[in-house]
Amino acid sequence: MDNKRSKKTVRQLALDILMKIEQNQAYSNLLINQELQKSGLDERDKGLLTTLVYGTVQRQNTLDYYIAPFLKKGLKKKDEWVRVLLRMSVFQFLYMDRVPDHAIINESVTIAKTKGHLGLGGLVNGVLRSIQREGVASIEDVKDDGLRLSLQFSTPQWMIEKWSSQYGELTAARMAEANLSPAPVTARVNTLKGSIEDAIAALAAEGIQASKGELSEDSIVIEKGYLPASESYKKGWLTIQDESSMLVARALAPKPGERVLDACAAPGGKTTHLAEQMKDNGTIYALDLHPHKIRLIQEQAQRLGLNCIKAEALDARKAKEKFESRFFDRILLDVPCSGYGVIRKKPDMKWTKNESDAERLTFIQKEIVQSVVPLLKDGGTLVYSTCTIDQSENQEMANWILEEFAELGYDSSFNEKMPQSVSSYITEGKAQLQILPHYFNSDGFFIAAFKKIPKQTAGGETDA
Ligand SMILES: C[S@@+](CC[C@H](N)C(=O)[O-])C[C@H]1O[C@@H](n2cnc3c(N)ncnc32)[C@H](O)[C@@H]1O
Repeated sequence: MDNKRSKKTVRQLALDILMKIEQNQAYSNLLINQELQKSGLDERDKGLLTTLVYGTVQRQNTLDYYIAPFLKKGLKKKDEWVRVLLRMSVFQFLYMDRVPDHAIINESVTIAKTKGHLGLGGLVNGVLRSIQREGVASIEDVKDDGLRLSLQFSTPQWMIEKWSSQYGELTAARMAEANLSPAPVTARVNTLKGSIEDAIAALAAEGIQASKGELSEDSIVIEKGYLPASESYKKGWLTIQDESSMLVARALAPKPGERVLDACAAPGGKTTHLAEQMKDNGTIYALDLHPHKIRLIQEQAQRLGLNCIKAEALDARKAKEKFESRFFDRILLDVPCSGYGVIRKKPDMKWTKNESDAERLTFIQKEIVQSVVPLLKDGGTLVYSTCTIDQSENQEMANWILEEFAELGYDSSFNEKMPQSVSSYITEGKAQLQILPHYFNSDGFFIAAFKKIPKQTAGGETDA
């Protein structure tokens, strides 16, 4: 462990990360992963750091509601970190049974004195001791239904009201509740290197416990151990990916030798899955708007030993200027979206997203679809997917695609390609699947699959 770093306690480290998240410097999941990798902390402290950061961000509005009555005087801008420290302390009081209150108070006061001054130490001490003595306000007494649900499930009021209007209040509450539980770590086995059983055995030899996933046929669930540091991971046996996200490549079902477009590809989770399905035989054109993200796709391909991927920085809305019409056998549109299906892994999104995001994104999504549909061969498959649960970006978009393009119909083989366990979530008569976060303890995901209908020739025959 490096000396400078070893001087910081887990709670000081957690506060530093929380401040960076607060200042919008990075996503919580990326920051924690970076910090865990270089921290030199043991397994127990890594777990504590993760719980402190995720928990405090997850419950932000609820914690602020509890703290507000005790923090009557506002804080100076430069002392905003005190609010974050108080949030983290109250989170431990209320949601972490095993930490004694006096230990929480002592360490928080020490941090306040060291980072600030004696006066701030006194303020933190006063607030925490008052909360300890008097308890926090009851949420059940909040009259407004939206506000009460928002505080109960630590989700912005506009978000829970939007979900309630789309799915009903009960489902909205269940989704918000699911977002508060820790996400399992799941990974996809690179079946070009070996079987699921081989991968589980190789991980076991490294002290990592894993079992077969339930939703996707090539997935495993990590039960104990840190996968990214393992040899099995470095050697390209595995890719960290959510189980519901693995269903996307399955819906597209590319075959060896085909030409595939992955129009919004970075960081390459699905591109590499497609390549594995194609047995690394054929060509996948992997585009992304952002040049710096192309490297991420290439790194993953290299780690996994895949050579059939051509990654290139290009705005998918300009794809039709680059490729001839009917060039591709299959097209994947894993479009930029509001991401409400992955809140559990990126809880800071709850406090940075706003109501107009989804609407703004549907314009881009439509432009991307319009640009690539002409590039699909007759008889070819197009899959549209998002990691959101917002209906305007999902079902409404899929319906719009069908109305806008007479040459597209729903892929009638979609149900067969999906695992039996999701069949009740596929919309009847439509190749549309919406997975909500509480169904399978996975990310929320939407997948819709279309087929380009072969053109009729003069004699009534198809010319595909
Ligand atoms: C949902 S993510 C894709 C995730 C990826 N398919 C995977 O599985 O790893 C959407 C991606 O679209 C990219 N993007 C946004 N606008 C784009 C555009 N106009 N053309 C191409 N890519 C775009 C973003 O940079 C982002 O990497």
